[in-house]
Amino acid sequence: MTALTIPGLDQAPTTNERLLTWVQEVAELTTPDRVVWVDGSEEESKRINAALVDAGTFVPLKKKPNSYWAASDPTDVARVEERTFICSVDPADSGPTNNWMDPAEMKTIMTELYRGCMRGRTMYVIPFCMGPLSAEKPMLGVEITDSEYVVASMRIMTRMGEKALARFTDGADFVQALHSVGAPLEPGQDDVPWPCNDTKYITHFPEERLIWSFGSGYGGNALLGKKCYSLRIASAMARDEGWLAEHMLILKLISPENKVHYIAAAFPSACGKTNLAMLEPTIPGWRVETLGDDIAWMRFGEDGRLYAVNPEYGFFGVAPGTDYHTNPNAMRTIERGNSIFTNVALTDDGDIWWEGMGEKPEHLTSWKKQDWTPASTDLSSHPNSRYCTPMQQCPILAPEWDDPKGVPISAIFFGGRRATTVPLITESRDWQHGVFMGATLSSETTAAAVGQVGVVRRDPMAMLPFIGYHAGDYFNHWIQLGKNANAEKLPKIFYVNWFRRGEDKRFLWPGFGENSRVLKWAIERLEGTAAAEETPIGHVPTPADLDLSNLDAPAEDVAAALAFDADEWRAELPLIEEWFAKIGDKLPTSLRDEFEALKQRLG
Ligand SMILES: Nc1nc2c(ncn2[C@@H]2O[C@H](COP(=O)(O)OP(=O)(O)OP(=O)(O)O)[C@@H](O)[C@H]2O)c(=O)[nH]1
Ligand SMILES: O=C([O-])CC(=O)C(=O)O
Ligand SMILES: [Mn+2]
Repeated sequence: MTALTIPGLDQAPTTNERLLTWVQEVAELTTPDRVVWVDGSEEESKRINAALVDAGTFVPLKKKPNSYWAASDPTDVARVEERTFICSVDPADSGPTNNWMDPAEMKTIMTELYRGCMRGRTMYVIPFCMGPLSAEKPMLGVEITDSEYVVASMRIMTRMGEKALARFTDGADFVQALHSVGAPLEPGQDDVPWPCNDTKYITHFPEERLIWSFGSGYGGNALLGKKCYSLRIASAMARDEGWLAEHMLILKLISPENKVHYIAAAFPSACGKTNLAMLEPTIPGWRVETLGDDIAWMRFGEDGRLYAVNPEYGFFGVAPGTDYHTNPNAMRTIERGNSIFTNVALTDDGDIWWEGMGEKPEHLTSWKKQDWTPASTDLSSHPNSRYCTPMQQCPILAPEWDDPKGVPISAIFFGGRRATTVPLITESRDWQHGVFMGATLSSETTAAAVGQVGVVRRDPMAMLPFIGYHAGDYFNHWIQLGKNANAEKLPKIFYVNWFRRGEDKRFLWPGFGENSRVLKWAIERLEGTAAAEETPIGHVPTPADLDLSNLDAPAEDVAAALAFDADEWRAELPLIEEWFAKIGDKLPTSLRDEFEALKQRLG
């Protein structure tokens, strides 16, 4: 069969030459049975969802409108960092924290994997836009995929279809993102509910702004607008163009006096971004509105301030632990329907359930599609199970969420999951010190990536798996942006840790809505109205400096959560040394200086 006879290929609703040529090439290589140009309409969405139900990928939920339960192949549940590559021309541009392969060599390998890989399937062409469609220079992309699950998810997570294609002028530039589950069907062969391949590649060619993904259907590996484009490729663009693409939530904090501050916060995967972004303050009079829960693109405005835009259109949130007590706004968002739930449990009456959502039902179908009862020793839901839901359903969405100008950031939080050492909050002395805090950020690994959970590793700016170039160059980029900016107008940087534990492993700080007390202190520091103690690691509040009124937590625990412990920090020094040695020659001298100064202060 030649490409020209593939039904649908000639139905292109565009005259963009680069797009037409690329689609033709991919169709010839992957030989799908048909090509569909995705328009993003309601009618198309119904058709895709119905096909997913037919295939057994989706089970419609009786208790939530237009919502579906999906269970993945049990081997395809998270990002695969070992199989993720930055194929820059020069290996030195990929650096010590990424996997690298020569781009030509990688293309040879993957071209053979892609050859005929869409046989028996439909090839979908999804035009999409990351960030507001009304942007002067919209950030366009096209994902080609053979997965209906990806089409349905991209519809929630991105501005896609006709409305995005309308911004593809003839010469418009866009990121090419090719995805296949890598499971061709022979004539007469039955499909499985979650096609995927044991061989997986999540590959980026930063110079060409190109993404090739093969073998996985899981979110972070397959929804290529998210981590692949908006972080790995966009971080390389941002380096070249003088802005920042970061793994950060964006929230709006409103004081009782109606003063507004915007805060961006970077925590590693499954370390609390979505929860903080949607927080319900426990302190009277304070309010939070949400702008984004995972990614922030930040550029300097004409007034010299740093403005953040969320490139996404939906939330792809960790399900376990989410309920009306911890994150009521996420619950209200998914209650409105139009959502996909992957690898959670299914209740007998057609609803979803996961660990942390109140009382255990008497019977469930687990994410492994097995009977589950409270007596079961297995978890009902995978720890990295996810809900995928439209942002616009969030009841506390900030009205300016779609403004292409973005919002001016007053404070940046870096945070990790550390059982010891790192206090609840520490304020940096200045930008360079804040960048040092970010560059040495550490966190225990979570189920969001395949691999061992609970191991402390350095996760700079919560970007370890997402920096699309050399980490040393990335640190330098952060330092330089600060140097070139008006220091008065730069956001103030803080280091937070909601996850410090007591001897019996209990969390010392109640977290969630109570984190509003920490936000309030940070804002008062900006305004010069809150006190702090100067310590070798930065400015740390004492319990008296925080608003703890009506806090239901033992005073000793709060004190322990806030404590600076010099011995624990001395134990941290060799780990930072080792990390900086790994970065090598490209480590900015200013960060080396910060490290030496910290050592001095710790004695
Ligand atoms: N103890 C404690 N747990 C928290 C807090 N905030 C979030 N968590 C838990 O941390 C886990 C991950 O939280 P999320 O907010 O989904 O994390 P995320 O950073 O958005 O994760 P990704 O979507 O993977 O990037 C969930 O199980 C939460 O219940 C907190 O303040 N304290
Ligand atoms: O990308 C994903 O699969 C989910 C996510 O937000 C993360 O891991 O940070
Ligand atoms: Mn994330």
